[in-house]
Formats: sequence, C-alpha cells, structure tokens
Amino acid sequence: MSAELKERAARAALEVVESGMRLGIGTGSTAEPFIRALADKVLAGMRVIGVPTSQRSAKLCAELGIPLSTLEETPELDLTVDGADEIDPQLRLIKGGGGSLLREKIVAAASARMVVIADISKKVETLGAFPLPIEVDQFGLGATRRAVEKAASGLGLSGEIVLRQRSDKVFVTDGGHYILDASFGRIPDPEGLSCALHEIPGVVEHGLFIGLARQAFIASSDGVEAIVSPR
Ligand SMILES: O=C[C@H](O)[C@H](O)[C@H](O)COP(=O)(O)O
Repeated sequence: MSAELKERAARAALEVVESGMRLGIGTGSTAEPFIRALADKVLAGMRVIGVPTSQRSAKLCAELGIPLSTLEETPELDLTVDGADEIDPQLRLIKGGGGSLLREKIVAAASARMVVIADISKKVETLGAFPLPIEVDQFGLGATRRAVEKAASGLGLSGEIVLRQRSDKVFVTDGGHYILDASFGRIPDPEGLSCALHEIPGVVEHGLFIGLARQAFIASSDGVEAIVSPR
C-alpha cells in the first residue's frame, strides 16, 4: 500500500512539471517513482533538465534517459520535487533519512519552488518523532556531538544521538561527511534548533527544511491532498 501511495503522490507532482523546466530531482523511495514517471514523459517528448540531489538519483535518471545538469552549469532551477521524512502543517520538514540532506537542501534553495511528495505516514502535527539527521564533518566528531547535545539542551531538548551506520560500517554521505541521528522527540521550535545547530562549526547541515517547501502532495487511501505553504 505504501508503495502505491508514494506512486500516487509522485504522479500528482508530475502535473506541476512543465516542458522547458530546470528541475531539482530528489532522493528516496518516493522520489524514485517520480523519476520513473518523469522519464516516461521525457520519452514522450517533454523537455526538462534535471539536477539530481544524490549519486543514487543521478544514476537512476541517467539509466532512464533524463537529461542531467549540475548547479555549476545550471545554478537556478524552476522546481524541485523531493520526498520527506516528516511534514508539519507549515510545511516544515525533516529530511535526510536517506542521507542526502545536504545536496537536497542546496538544490531546494536554488529552486524557485519546492514541492514535497509523501504518503500520509509522513504528515505530523509536530516534527521530531523521526530522528533528526545532522550531517557533520568527520574531523572533530566527538566535540561536534557534544556541542550538538549542549545546543539541544539549551532549547530543552535531549535524547540519544547516534552515529549513522549501514551494514556495520559508518555511513558516509555523497559529500564525504558523517550523519548523527538525534532522537530529541517533539521539536516545538524548529527555527530555534536550526539556528543553534548552524552555530556549531562541525555541523555541515541538518535535516530541518524550513521555509523551503511551497507545496506538498500527500497521498492516502482517500486520494491526494495538496497542501500549500501558509507563508
Ligand atoms: O536523504 C533522503 C531524503 O531526505 C528522502 O527524501 C527522505 O528520507 C524520504 O525518503 P523516502 O521517500 O524513502 O521515505
């Protein structure tokens, strides 16, 4: 069912893609059906240029024949379509479950508009049930983790902070960084936490996406709900 809902959300987002667009292309199990559906449109004659947010998405796009570019060649994009791990009513997001948050945020920020696609399980009242991914430099890991704990504690947040591992190895992002997954629980002040984390030198980026998403397509068994950012 979840795969079917992701497919529905992906197809809804395709409706806002127009020929000639420069597109940021997201990462993850919801972005992938979007990429496949986009490839069908390209095959049928739609002209787009995609800037992928990960090596994984770049590979899939290339296999399916979607023309690709980079932010060096194409620094301004019309639209980014991407998934999310959590979406709150103000369209603030947690992203990075797949480890691509840094490139995703750079691409989203370079886009005139970001559209999020998700199944209903990602919709929350308050962010934080999903552990917040924090991308950190490998250098100074222990000190950075301690600084993250202190910054969170200053905002009344605490919880386990785990260095992400995959298949018994430390996970390394496309950019060569580590990820700390912080289980703070409910985050009542995402803006405050975002600012506090950005103050820490070893933090490269974090998975709170604030003020970036303009629209979300959220699929449930009742259909696809389109939510527009109140900002
Ligand atoms: O780093 C990965 C991304 O932020 C994904 O867009 C996010 O984790 C959602 O992934 P999925 O669609 O697989 O749930």
